[in-house]
Amino acid sequence: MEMEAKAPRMDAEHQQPEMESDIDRMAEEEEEGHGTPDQRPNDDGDTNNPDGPPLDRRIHILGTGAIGKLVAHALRGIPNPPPITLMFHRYRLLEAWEQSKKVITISSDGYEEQRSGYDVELMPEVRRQHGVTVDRHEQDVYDFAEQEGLKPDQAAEVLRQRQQAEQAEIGEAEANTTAGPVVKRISKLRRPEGGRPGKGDYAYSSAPISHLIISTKAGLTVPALQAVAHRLNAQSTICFLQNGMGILDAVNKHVFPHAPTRPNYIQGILTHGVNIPASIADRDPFYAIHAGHGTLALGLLSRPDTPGSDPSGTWTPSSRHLLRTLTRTPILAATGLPPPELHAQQLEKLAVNSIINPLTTLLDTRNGALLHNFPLTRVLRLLLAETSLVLRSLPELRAHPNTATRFSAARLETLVVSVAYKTSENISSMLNDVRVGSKTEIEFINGYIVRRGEEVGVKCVVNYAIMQAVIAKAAIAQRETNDEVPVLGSLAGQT
Ligand SMILES: CC(C)(CO)C(=O)C(=O)O
Repeated sequence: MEMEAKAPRMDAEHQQPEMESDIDRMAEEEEEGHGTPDQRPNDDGDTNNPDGPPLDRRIHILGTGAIGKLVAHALRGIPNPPPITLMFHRYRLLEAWEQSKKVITISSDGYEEQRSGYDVELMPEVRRQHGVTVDRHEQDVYDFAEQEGLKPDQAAEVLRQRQQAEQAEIGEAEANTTAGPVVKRISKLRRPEGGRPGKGDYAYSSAPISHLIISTKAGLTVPALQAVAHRLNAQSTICFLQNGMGILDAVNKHVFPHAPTRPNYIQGILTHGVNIPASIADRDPFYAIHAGHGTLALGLLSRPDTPGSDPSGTWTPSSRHLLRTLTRTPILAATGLPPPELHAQQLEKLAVNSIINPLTTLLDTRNGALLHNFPLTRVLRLLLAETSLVLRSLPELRAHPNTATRFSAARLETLVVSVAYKTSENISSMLNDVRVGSKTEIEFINGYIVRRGEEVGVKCVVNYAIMQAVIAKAAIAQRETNDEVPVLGSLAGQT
């Protein structure tokens, strides 16, 4: 498909949407005549930034799986909605969007609702070569090695050192800047000709991102953020909406190692059940079923450069805006929580996911099938005995009142059974990943329990075994998918 070159970002606010819901129209009417869409004041009292430039209201959503679609759809449904940019990681998805009605459809309780008015962007392509991250305009490690007469690993080392020097320069420049401005990464490692224009180039952007919601799979978070890290800074806020734990440690280590220039983080815990039926995904990649209504708990994490501070006292305008916007979205049923309570709830969800996700995956069954099956109850109890011991031994929970009861094996079992019951018709996200040949989040779920167990001296052999079984199952499924030979027409030879 040929696409003509356009402005860097397709701004849906300036397009006539082809299909609008009443609420979209209402919101647009409400917005009329109040400045540019990216800067209009909210109707929640969150007006402009008194000390700095006007507040940027745009929310970028990275990860357009089931959760990303639900959140994008919910945000466009509120009065005076913020401008939303969907960030596609593959050109094929951008192409599909261009050829579609440019709507997200959510089906809930048998009713389908389409919402429009989204802007879209294509994620820059980044490659990892000999441990160095290279974006699409940067010089290839192998080209550089050839040019300099070095071995690829030596060339990678030189490039790594240059990248570190650049990052340090940016860090210093940002530290010397007063609130607001973004120091863009103007890489010295760019190819001299700046790269050839390619398919979908018009949809790339290097504009700063004030608010980012990331809903990719846990294991893809680091590479996804590496691709946009240069557009985020200490005034930006990232909201993480993923299953599993340990993701932020990986992000800090690999993407934002320099604490003072790191963006602000909001952690979300989502209990909504959303899925994309395989039969529809091929036909409409912008469709999802909201199968179970849950809640979204949100908490702003304190910055390590202001240790011990109450994060609510140090909120940046972007954190406040993102939190307020998410909490005025009725469908998401979002509430703000203080960080210690948020952490405890995250651990409870981890315990639930550590049972439902691997067992449904290994048995290839819906969540409800785990109920009323005594042999499975035995497996569940073995797993929870270990998990409960680890959670009750965690140093960060020691000061919590009620840790022993809250994280007892019996209480965790009650939680697992109640979630399996409430989401009995759901296909767990892990089973879905295995079915479509994607990597699972097992290392951030049971793997996190095993790692924390090692820290506190508890050997989690049952969790370890179940994790290995899921990895094996995913590998078998992937091999089967790769071995599939597409057959056109009938086996009798007619096409
Ligand atoms: C709660 C549960 C198990 C619902 O399916 C889930 O979070 C998941 O599938 O990842």
